[in-house]
Amino acid sequence: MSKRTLVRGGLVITAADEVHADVLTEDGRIVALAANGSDVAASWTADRVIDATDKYVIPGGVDGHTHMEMPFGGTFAADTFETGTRAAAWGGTTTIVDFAIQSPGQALREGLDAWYAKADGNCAIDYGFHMILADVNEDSLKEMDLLVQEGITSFKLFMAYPGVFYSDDGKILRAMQRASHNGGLIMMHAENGIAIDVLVEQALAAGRTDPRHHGEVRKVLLEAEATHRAIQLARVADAPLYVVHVSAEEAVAELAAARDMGLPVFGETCPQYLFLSTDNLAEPDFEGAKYVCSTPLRPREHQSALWRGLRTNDLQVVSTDHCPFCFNGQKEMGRGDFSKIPNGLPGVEHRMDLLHQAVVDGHITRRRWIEIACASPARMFGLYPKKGTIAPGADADIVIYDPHAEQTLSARTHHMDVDYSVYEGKRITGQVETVLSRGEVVIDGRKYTGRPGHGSYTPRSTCQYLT
Ligand SMILES: NC(=O)NCCC(=O)O
Ligand SMILES: [Zn+2]
Ligand SMILES: [Zn+2]
Repeated sequence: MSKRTLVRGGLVITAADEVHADVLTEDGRIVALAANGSDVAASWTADRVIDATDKYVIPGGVDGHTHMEMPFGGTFAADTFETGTRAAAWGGTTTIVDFAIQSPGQALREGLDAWYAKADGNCAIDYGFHMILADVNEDSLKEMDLLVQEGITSFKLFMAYPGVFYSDDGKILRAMQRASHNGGLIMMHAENGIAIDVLVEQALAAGRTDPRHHGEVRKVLLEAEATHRAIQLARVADAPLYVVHVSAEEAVAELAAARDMGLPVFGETCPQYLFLSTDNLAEPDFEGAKYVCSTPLRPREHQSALWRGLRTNDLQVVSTDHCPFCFNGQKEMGRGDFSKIPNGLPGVEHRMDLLHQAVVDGHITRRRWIEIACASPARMFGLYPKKGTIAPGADADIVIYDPHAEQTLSARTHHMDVDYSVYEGKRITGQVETVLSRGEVVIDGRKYTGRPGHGSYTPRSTCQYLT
């Protein structure tokens, strides 16, 4: 028996359009749109009609950068695939692309299979994987080709974290050369980790151990330098490049210069760089540890360059880099030594709301909101138009969003499995009301109705900005 749901009376917003339309879904797909009040729309029948009058009807969010259960700094990111994808659904995100990890000495296959097993049967929403390359060698280079064919079409490399995930320039060049042949997209953590480690050592030796020093040693110049170097290596390899978690004005300038030359270079930023700053890292009594992530939070002056980059399309995507560690027991590991604070912030639940607040504040338009949070990540990671839009044939991943609701973000009310919020007390205009994931209602008028295992693994095609 086929199951039809009708979303009636809302303003449908995609990256391309805003139209007052009714949306008909059947068996998990969108089958038709018709003008609200038209004879066609009036003739539709459905098992369930959702009234979206005075609401926005938007595509489910696509978060292209999460780390559920990630092992890092001697501990694990606090959200499992179960808790993290449920929190994502609460916040109107219906697809995540998480990072499977190759440990040094391990085959890519081994790492990837471990991540398939972690996620399988546990996710509330759909998911895909990027692969972290921590050991570039002849075998792992060959394996990249197989992974691209399997739907793992993007590979993260690190210029940071020596001894953990770090690759030197030769390894990076080899991986880029391989990607230029197999169609993969290299995602780069662009910070000069070798220089940063010298500054970490010097800071600790001088007794500068507080969380704020994490931001001070991870210098803007070392993000900009690494971004520049990554771009030059990608040019030499004739490969596309996607720079993750861009935080500094000078790094945006490197991306903009490359794009002005017509190079296939892309950039992502995250809400924490748009809304938080080094003021948070400097909070007293070790509270600053809550804001330790890499790249680090920057002085507030960098934010206008990030917003500008998002408007001018020098930055294409906003992802969360969701990588939560509890304050108690996890962030606390770095009391007396900031370098031992596990790096990462919680955020998967709040991206759509924070970017709607950016619409309210006049930083971006409504369509750009949907572009940077839904359509553009779907295109970047080979999921479009199945994900990221509202159109016949697309998955029925739909959010009914109330643009007038008022909410206050807090650890007391969020659904991420972490004991603090980096946005504690922040007021937001707008709230997710109802969420459909492939036609299933997973949030129903602010009640969770989803289940672990509804979410499916979603193989991806190659980056659609290159074809
Ligand atoms: N970003 C961060 O601080 N933690 C997660 C790992 C990474 O993305 O580098
Ligand atoms: Zn990173
Ligand atoms: Zn990350």
